Amino acid sequence: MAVFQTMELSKRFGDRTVVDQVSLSVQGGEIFGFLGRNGAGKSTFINMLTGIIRPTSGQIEMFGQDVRNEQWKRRIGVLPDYSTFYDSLSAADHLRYFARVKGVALTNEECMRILGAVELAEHASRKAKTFSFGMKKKLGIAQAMIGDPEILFLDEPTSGVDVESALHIQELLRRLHEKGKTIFMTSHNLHEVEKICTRIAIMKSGKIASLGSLDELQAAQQTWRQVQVRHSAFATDEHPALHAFIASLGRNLSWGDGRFSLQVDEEQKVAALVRALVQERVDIYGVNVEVPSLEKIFMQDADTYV
Ligand SMILES: Nc1ncnc2c1ncn2[C@@H]1O[C@H](COP(=O)(O)OP(=O)(O)OP(=O)(O)O)[C@@H](O)[C@H]1O
Repeated sequence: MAVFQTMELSKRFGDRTVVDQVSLSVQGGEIFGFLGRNGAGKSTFINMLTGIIRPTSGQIEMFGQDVRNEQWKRRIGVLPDYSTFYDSLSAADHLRYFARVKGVALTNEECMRILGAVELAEHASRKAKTFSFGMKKKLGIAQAMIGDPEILFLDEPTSGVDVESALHIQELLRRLHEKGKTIFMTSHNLHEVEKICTRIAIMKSGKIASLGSLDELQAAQQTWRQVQVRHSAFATDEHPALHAFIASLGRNLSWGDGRFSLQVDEEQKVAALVRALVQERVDIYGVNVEVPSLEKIFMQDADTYV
């Protein structure tokens, strides 16, 4: 079931269209990675979904209902692109305060459990003014978890935190996902998105340039991929047609001892290559296909709409 759905959602600031007729549906249980260069419109899109700003046009359905019915607000948790904390309140005070604003009960036990999940339990009584940037980020994630929401909207949950903390946050997101939570997050860390996200959208100039699982995005790429095959020995002169066929599939073919490599421009050619070898009774010991990384896809798709 779709947790939320947008239909031709747009936002204009003055005469500038920042989100341009985006239709997107996110299903329960996804960790959805929302990517794009600075200024692509990611935060604006999240801010419309979470009710921080109003769309210029289009529709949003949250949990199958039009967003004008505000019941859904307690069912979501939000880490906005910037969080404001009060210098004189402690971490635990902040969670109690945010729980009151959200209108949900928060026991001391639950408060400490949430702070523990973001590694802030031992700093529960410390005032926010003494917190580092990374600690404030974790406090922001903690406040998003108040009320055990079904979906978390996290705008750059790991930006500005050290490597160890980022890994811890990724682990936390994985655990929340395992418990059935849906996560919609933006990130500039493509390696992180590659590791944890089940589906990815790449936004460019207010539109979605690519959408799919990492496998789907990789399969859709027209870039060359490197194929290496290890095989049993076969004499070139006995299999001239096979040699010619392999050469016709791609470029930069090179033969080694019991192996060859070449570059092909689509996955189907790898399948054709393997089929041809099997038909000629050549044993295959290994096939390695280097698919394009998310970074490569991002660099290509981020240029799709200029
Ligand atoms: N309140 C506003 N008024 C005018 N322009 C705005 C406003 N909010 C955002 N913008 C502009 O809209 C564009 C998209 O901004 P947005 O913050 O959505 O991008 P983003 O993809 O989240 O970027 P980043 O990765 O840098 O966070 C930017 O050019 C930004 O300056």
